[in-house]
Amino acid sequence: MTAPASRLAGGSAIAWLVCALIALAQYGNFYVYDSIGPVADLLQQQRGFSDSQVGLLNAIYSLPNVVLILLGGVLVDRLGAARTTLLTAGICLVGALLTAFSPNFTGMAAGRLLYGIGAETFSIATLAGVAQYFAGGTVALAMGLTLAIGRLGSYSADMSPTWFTTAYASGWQPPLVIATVIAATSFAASALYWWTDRRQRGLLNIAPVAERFVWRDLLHFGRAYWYLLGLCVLWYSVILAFRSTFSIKYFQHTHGLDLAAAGEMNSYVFLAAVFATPAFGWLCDRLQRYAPFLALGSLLLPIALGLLALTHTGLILPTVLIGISYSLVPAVMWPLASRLVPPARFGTAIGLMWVAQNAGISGANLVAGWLNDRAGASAANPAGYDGMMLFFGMASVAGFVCGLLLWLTAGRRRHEVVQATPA
Ligand SMILES: C[C@H](NC(=O)[C@@H](N)CCCCN)C(=O)O
Repeated sequence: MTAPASRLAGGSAIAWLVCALIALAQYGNFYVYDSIGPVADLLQQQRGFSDSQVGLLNAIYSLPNVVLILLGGVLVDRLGAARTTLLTAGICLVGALLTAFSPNFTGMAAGRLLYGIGAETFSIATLAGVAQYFAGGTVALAMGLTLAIGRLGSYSADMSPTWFTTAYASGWQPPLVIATVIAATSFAASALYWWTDRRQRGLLNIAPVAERFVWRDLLHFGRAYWYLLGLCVLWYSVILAFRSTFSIKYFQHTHGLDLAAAGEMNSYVFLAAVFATPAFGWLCDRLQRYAPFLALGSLLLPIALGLLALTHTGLILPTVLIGISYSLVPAVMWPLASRLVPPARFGTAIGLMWVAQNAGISGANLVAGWLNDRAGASAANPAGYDGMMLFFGMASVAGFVCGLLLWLTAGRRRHEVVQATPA
């Protein structure tokens, strides 16, 4: 990492100010990521986009990161967290502008591509930024809190059809213009964070210390790390392709909800995560147990999908289960990663996980869109969504198996309390 963290963490008022600015920047970033789902139906009706095209608008976010996120991690190490946050927030803003104002699908896709290039490196930079200012006891809480405010951004995107009825009534474009304004707020918060960080470093006379990236070390992680990576890929692929791309449409077409009601139902998952993510993080820190909670969180996802696809229990129970899973897994995954790999290789470990994760998310969006198109999924043919649900169900079961193997491999209390020991 780039900073002598203990010195930066010294001023706790500054640390919390940095945490608040990073959280605000994340809010905007997550809002833009989730701004496609609510306009998916409008894009189909008004611009004639197919499900594959809608899926591509989110898949293309992840596609470049299959390679670029490793470079992103190196960039964070070399440029520093604050500078990288500012740079990538700027790229995201340009991407959001392009998405909202492009006259055709290609332009919109180019906007989402650019946004994706910026956003993933932005996420690593913000994690690194929080880690620098909260080295020691409260890092999990601080990470949980910034993630929670990010989830509030996702929640707001899902609620936007209810909050901005006039914008949605005017078509697909005004909601995306709103997303662009929110991306500009994220950029402003990133600029303030960068300025605060620069001033702080000036006062303490700290220069960033870049760490050398060693290609040879890339694959040298213990077995538990690879199970964690498998779970990360499978769980995020399902939850993001379902929740951020297809679930609103799925609720509309298979449960007869209108757009606002479907968005609202989807938003409860994010709302739960706002409160539950830091709470679960705090709980796991107190109990010093991580892997069992991770296995439990990953089990709830296939159960919820099964309830949705195979029963008539309605949407409430599956939404509650997905909400718990969506809060529990990220709250535990990143602190557990920091316990399974040495601190000096944490950035590489996350970069590698996100390379595979982005490939998975991208693939899941494309496969789900293709399955829906092939089966002619629509309001008139809700059974056309069966293939997508089966695909998501199987992938989430495989994710749970990874969670279970992780628990068996490195889930013993003695593994989890020893910080930064290779598995
Ligand atoms: C912190 C974590 N983020 C990721 O895993 C990103 N690589 C992908 C998230 C895309 C949606 N913002 C998370 O959000 O839990």
